[in-house]
Amino acid sequence: MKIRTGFGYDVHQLQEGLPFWLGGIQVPHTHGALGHSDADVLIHVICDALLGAANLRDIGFHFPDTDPQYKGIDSKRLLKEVVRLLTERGYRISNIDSTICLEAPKVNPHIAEMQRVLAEVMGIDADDISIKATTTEKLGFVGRREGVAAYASVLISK
Ligand SMILES: Nc1ccn([C@@H]2O[C@H](COP(=O)(O)O)[C@@H](O)[C@H]2O)c(=O)n1
Ligand SMILES: C[C@@]1(CO)OP(=O)(O)OP(=O)(O)OC[C@H]1O
Repeated sequence: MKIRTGFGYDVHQLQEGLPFWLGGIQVPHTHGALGHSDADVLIHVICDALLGAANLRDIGFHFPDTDPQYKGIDSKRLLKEVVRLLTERGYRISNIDSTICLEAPKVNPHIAEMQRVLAEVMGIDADDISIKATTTEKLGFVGRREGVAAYASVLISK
């Protein structure tokens, strides 16, 4: 059996009045993430970690932010395509671990729903998707509430 790991990191700016898409759901908040797509930073790091594990470049390579077809796109559609790319190469996802860096709001109340939605998109068990969150103790761009960052690591096998 071939086992490979992958890692993803991404940042999006937060702006007042935008919808806040995170982990495939809309999180109620005064601010939302800015991007070419719906700017779902958690999905983007999962995509990058999966692509990295399969050595398939990164999200911007497959879905360029200069391409109008991805303007405002639901990142769940990008994740579905990434999973398809891995599946057609014979890979299955063993597990995903992730951390969202966000000063506010609290994401803990929303994690079960994110796991449910992402599991459905990827066709895996919710139990194989770990989502954690941390503030940065008011330090840096996350601490100043200017942005949201996320990290993910994955294990895939075939
Ligand atoms: N946006 C966030 C940030 C944190 N949490 C949860 O709160 C715990 C404490 O956060 P610290 O940054 O003070 O370590 C953290 O472990 C998370 O469980 C959250 O839900 N949403
Ligand atoms: C997802 C894509 C594509 O719409 O755009 P953004 O939402 O700007 O996200 P980012 O993580 O900066 O880069 C990947 C992009 O190509």
